[in-house]
Amino acid sequence: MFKVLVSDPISDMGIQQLMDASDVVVDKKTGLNEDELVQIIPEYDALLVRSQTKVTEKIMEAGKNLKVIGRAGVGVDNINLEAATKRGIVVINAPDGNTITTCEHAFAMMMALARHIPQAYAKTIQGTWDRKFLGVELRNKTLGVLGMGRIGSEVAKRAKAFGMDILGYDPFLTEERAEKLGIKLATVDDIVRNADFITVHTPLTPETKHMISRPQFEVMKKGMRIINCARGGVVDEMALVEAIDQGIVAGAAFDVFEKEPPEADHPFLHNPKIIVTPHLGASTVEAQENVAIDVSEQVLHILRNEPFKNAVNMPPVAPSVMNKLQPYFELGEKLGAFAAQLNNEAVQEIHVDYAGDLAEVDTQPLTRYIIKGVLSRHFGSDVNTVNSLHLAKVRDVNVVVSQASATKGFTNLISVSLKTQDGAERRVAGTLLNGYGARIVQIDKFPVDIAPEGHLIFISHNDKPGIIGSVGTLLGKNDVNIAAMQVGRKIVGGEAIMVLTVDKETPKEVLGELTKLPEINKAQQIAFA
Ligand SMILES: NC(=O)c1ccc[n+]([C@@H]2O[C@H](COP(=O)([O-])OP(=O)(O)OC[C@H]3O[C@@H](n4cnc5c(N)ncnc54)[C@H](O)[C@@H]3O)[C@@H](O)[C@H]2O)c1
Ligand SMILES: O=C(O)CC[C@@H](O)C(=O)O
Repeated sequence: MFKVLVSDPISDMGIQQLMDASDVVVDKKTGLNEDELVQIIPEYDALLVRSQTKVTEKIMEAGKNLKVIGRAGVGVDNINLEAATKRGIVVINAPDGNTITTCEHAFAMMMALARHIPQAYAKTIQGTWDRKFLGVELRNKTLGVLGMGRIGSEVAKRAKAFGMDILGYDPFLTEERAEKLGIKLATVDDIVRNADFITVHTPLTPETKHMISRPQFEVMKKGMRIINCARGGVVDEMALVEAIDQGIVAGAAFDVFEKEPPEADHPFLHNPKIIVTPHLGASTVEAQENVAIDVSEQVLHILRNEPFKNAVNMPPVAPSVMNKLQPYFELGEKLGAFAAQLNNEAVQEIHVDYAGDLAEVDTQPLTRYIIKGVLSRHFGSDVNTVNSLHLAKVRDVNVVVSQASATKGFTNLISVSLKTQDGAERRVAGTLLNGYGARIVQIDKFPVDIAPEGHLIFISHNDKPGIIGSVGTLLGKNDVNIAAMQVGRKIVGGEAIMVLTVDKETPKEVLGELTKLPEINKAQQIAFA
């Protein structure tokens, strides 16, 4: 049974599928501080949060069973991603579910700003009939959109309907896409100099932090207005207050703050030209349901070891590519495990070669499985597909991937070679055979045909008559039953290998006795989990 902890208020309707799942128990415990979470987290397999819970390294350290952290929303700045990756915890978000809602909030803020709605409302309900609030139209105004991703693009579409001219900047915005959206591709400088309204829709990164600050405010049009429903810190708060005081900025609308919640004496809370909301961008019934449904679905997939999407600490993979790769995951992991068990020395380089059907797809997800297989020998369950590449890197294991080498007649072929620090190289290759499933088809230079399952004994020996008999007799005497056997050699009387599939683990002493038989050079156990 999987245990899921929901530590922020998340839509019940959205997490219904988790609550209905027969293999999942959901506990809702909101408002806990770090120490309280550290106390209870060890029993949970998954943690679901919005933005309130700060998922720190300390919490993950304590979360020994934690496999996934689901963020019901877009921004994952409340989750220590590096710590999660290090521990092999998948972090997923729900990137699409609140796009429209947040766009509408930004638009509502822009309109409220243009027409002083919050200020007028406050006066009116205090009993003052103040008709001095003079607004501006949006029509024919220039809107600068910084960050033309999901939300920025939706804002631009709506602004067009309001008759605004739109300047957009995003490092990934092409002329072609700008044209399609009916906006003008601009630079940040164009935007700050020419916009009547600026709205920011970027994540907070070292590059975007204070991307609007004193130098930008200094060149802005007098009377411009600015909106931030993205992340606190994209606009420099103190520089904004100064620009308002200098009469450069006529008004600002902020949903997000550099520190949330802001202190009671934060200047935004006492400036009549600044309107604020408490990070409500994503707070609609629809968005909260959407993000909770999306995240619950993926959490279930991860817990059940099924393919999933929206991982933040793993690169995205198109579903079509994932469908193609998925049948190879088990084979890949087993090839890695096989190669690792053939080696006794520390691995310095893992070379993976993909050929045939696999030569033209992005095989990175599959590589993660192979590296997991290799590293599992030493890291056990601490390694998974999230952290396998990271672990290889921090352990100075060079991972080299090549594609499109010879298929040797197979429609697909994965070869895994391990170079060890003594200069030795061991190679295992496998394929998925139509109707037969996964097969190991090559070990070092020897062709074989082995199902990578259960317990194997790998023997290297000299090709002499009688060896098979002596091995069979010794194993029989020790109650080790042989289910299948493969021998491989390149030349008669030369180096040879024997791979036996046996019914159970072979005791170490028996392997020792095998190596003492004449002409046997080595006997190793290979097991698949
Ligand atoms: N207020 C809220 O409640 C709320 C709700 C949802 C999302 N958000 C925030 O809104 C922001 C946008 O969300 P989204 O879903 O549109 O994300 P997105 O990833 O679709 O878009 C972000 C865009 O910013 C662009 N970008 C990155 N660096 C940039 C730079 N230096 N200059 C210009 N553009 C840059 C990216 O290329 C990307 O296209 C995020 O910060 C997200 O966390 C806030
Ligand atoms: O959970 C929230 O309400 C915040 C959502 C928003 O900031 C996001 O990044 O998705």
